[in-house]
Amino acid sequence: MSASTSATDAVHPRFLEKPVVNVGVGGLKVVLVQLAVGMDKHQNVTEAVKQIHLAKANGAHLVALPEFFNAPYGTKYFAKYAESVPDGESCLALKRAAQEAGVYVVGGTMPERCGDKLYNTCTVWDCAGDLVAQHRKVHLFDIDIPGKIRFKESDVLTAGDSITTFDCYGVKIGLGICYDLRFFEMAQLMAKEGCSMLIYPGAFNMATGPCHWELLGRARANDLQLWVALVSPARDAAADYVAWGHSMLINPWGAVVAELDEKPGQLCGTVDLDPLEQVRSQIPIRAQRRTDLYDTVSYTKRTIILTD
Ligand SMILES: O=C(O)CCC(=O)C(=O)O
Repeated sequence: MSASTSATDAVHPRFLEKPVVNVGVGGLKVVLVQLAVGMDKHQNVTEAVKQIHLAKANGAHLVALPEFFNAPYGTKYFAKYAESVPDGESCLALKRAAQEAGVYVVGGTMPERCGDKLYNTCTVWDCAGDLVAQHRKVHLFDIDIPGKIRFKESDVLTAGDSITTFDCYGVKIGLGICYDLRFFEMAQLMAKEGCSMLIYPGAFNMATGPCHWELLGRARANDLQLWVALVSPARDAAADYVAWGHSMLINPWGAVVAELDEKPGQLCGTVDLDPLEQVRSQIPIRAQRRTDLYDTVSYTKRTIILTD
């Protein structure tokens, strides 16, 4: 399945701050791949590579994969599927695909092994196949909703401790991973660094997905007046962890411009900076913040009892 925004034909000159191959005028073409992920790592990686080439054929400048594109989601699987960055099997396949297709690849996430630690890591490859960003999930997914879902990534994973952004044809893009989406402060830091778009490979579930996935994506887009892309694996009802799906692209007005259902597919959209500049000038909240008020230190009055 493929959903498409009203795409114009090429990339706007503003995107051409860096020398670029094969890019014209009009907008950054992004393709979000809602990948079917199974138990076989090699098959998952092979399918991802196939989808990257298909995305290129669909006009992509940037292709994004979902959280855990090469492994099933579950704490019991992470160690078995983990590999080192940047020279593990999955990284090498992404590097090669980015280079051969000539596209930026936001490589969803994979379990990364570094020394005796495991991370939930997103790698980004430019169209020459160079690693341009590596983001380790900052907020680990530890929740307990009785009768619905209990998950504790921190049983096996270590949290990352940095904010990650990269430049793609002059568009500054920030990265978050799934549960990171819930934390406004992190998104705000990336916006303050000048991001025009945030990409979240994620895998919300059947309990929180219907309620929060779109809501959080639209909230980040609306509050910070930037583009937001949410990229999920396709739903597999037989998996241990059933993903919600519904990959989507949200514009700086907070509107969903394209969305997939739960099945495997590609979402093709155009990220254009015009609506971003429009909303930022027409609703100028960025210049209207009362930081004088927000930054005021509050304190609690203490009663001092004099005993003698
Ligand atoms: O926040 C949620 O509800 C889901 C988060 C999640 O699935 C994750 O962080 O992997």
